[in-house]
Order: sequence, then structure tokens, then C-alpha cells
Amino acid sequence: ISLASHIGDYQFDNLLLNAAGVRCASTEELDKILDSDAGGCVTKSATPEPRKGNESPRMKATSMGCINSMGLPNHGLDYYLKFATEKQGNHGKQVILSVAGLSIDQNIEMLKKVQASSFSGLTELNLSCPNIAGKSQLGYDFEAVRDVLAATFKFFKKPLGLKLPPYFDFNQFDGIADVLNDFPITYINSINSIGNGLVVDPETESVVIKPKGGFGGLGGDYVKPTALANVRALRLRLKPEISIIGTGGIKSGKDVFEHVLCGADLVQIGTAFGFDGTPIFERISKELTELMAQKGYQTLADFRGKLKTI
Ligand SMILES: O=C(O)c1[nH]c(=O)[nH]c(=O)c1Cl
Repeated sequence: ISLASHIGDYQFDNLLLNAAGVRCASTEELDKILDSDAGGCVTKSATPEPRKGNESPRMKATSMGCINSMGLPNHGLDYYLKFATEKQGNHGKQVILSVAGLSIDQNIEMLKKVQASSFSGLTELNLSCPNIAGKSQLGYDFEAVRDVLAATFKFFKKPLGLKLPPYFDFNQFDGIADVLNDFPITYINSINSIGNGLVVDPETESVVIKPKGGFGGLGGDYVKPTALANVRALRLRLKPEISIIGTGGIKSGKDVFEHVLCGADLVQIGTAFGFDGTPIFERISKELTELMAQKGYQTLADFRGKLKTI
């Protein structure tokens, strides 16, 4: 039984990755992921310069997942570009470089730097950070997405993925797919956290995180049905040359199976990886392998995208 998969020309021996933002801000954390059973890693989304991020408390775990308003704390693009360039492809492990500018200009500036670098891996443009006060998620402005992609593909010739926010309406699925299908995108990654949720503590009668009055992105059990819907809706709408990474609500082999059934080529684990650490990649690989064996599947392609309707 094989858990191997690919995105464009990039081979992954195991379809499991961390999700950007979780235990991946330092080279030590990133090396731990590469040394685990994960098929590769993705960096914390980088901004042009290092950032401290939002005030703490800025992340809170709950019984159903977590809420965060980190505010893009990261060591800056050069730090991650250096790591990714050194580690890309070692021992067959892919390093995905995530970038999240605070403006279209910053995105272009960073992608120009990546294009000019010797980095040969996948770049993930994050269009969906929900936690910068005063900034809305670019992924919800379809014409702005079209503008940044048109500007990007004038000069960017390396493989590019997009980290998308969750969509909640068929008009939105249609709208974003219409834009994406016009460009040579290597993959889309759905979903980022469900933005601007609110967790309340009835004991203290207070919010639980400090930034933005307690509003933050939701991950974990809260988001799995939305994540599966976005993977499925975009698989059905996007041209086949655009691959899909499924992210959201994964904490077991069964959850991975559901994402692949909906069309995912790779999957990323955020909240549950935050709780369990790198052993989760071995546990989930075992669970998925056992599930596939029970069902008589040898490869992911045997069931990818084959969700039945009734
Ligand atoms: O607050 C963050 O750093 C953050 N938090 C998220 O849940 N998604 C993102 O893309 C980012 Cl960039």
C-alpha cells in the first residue's frame, strides 16, 4: 500500500504535511518535520521583513480545536528562503515556501525575490491571513486575486500554489474557480482557518485571545465539513492540471481518507499537529494504511475524487 502522491512534477512519498503556521516558524521546528514521517514541510508564511506578530494571548486551544490571531509572526522571507533552498529535495522531502505579503506589492516583491533565487521547490502564496487588523483576506476579493495573479505570472516561472480562505456559497466557489482557471497555477490549498470566529469563556465572561477584541481564525473539528466542501467544490470546478492540497480538521487516517475522497492530492495537518507534534505523522500514516487495506485500495488514486452522491 502506498501513500505516495505528487503535485505537478513534485513527488511526495507520503501525502501528509504540516499546515503553514503550526510548529514551523524556526529551522529547528522545520527540521523536526523533515525528520518525521511527513512527506515534506511548509514554512510559516513569510513577510518581507521579520515580524513580532500580535499581542498574546493570541492562540487558545479548545475542546473542538483552536482559535488564533497570531498576526504573522515570522523570521522574514530571507530566513525561510535560505532554509528552503538548502533543504529542498533532500531525502526526497519537499519544502514548500509560504509567503504572505500585507499588500499586493509586498507579494510581488517577495515572489520576485523567490524567482531570482536558486530555490527549486513549490511556493505557496497565502491569500487568506485573517488576522491583520485593518486587512481583509485577499482571497475574498476575486478581482484583486485576478490582479495579483496577472501581475505574478508576468515574471514568476516557478511552480506556484495558493492558500485560499474557506468559501461558503456556490456563487463564491464559481467566482474563485473562474479566476483560478485563467492562470497556470500548480495547486490550490483549501482551507485556511475560518476567519474571525469568537470563543467566549462563560466563567470569566471574557474573550480568550487579546487581538481584535477576541476575534480569530478557527481550526480543528470546527472546520472539517467546510474544508471538505471547499476541496470537493474546487475539484469539481478547477481544470485538472491544478492540484489540490486539503487542509482543515484532520486528526486521523479517516479524516485524510475523506479529504482524498473529495479530491485532495496532498493534505496538511494544522491544529492536531499543534497538539500532538511530529508523532502524528506516523500515527495517521498507519491509520490511513489500515483503512485502505480494509477497503482493498493499494494507492490513493484508487479512490481520489470518487466521493459518491446519493
Ligand atoms: O495569524 C496568523 O499568522 C495566521 N493565522 C491563520 O489562521 N492563518 C494565516 O494564514 C495566518 Cl498568516
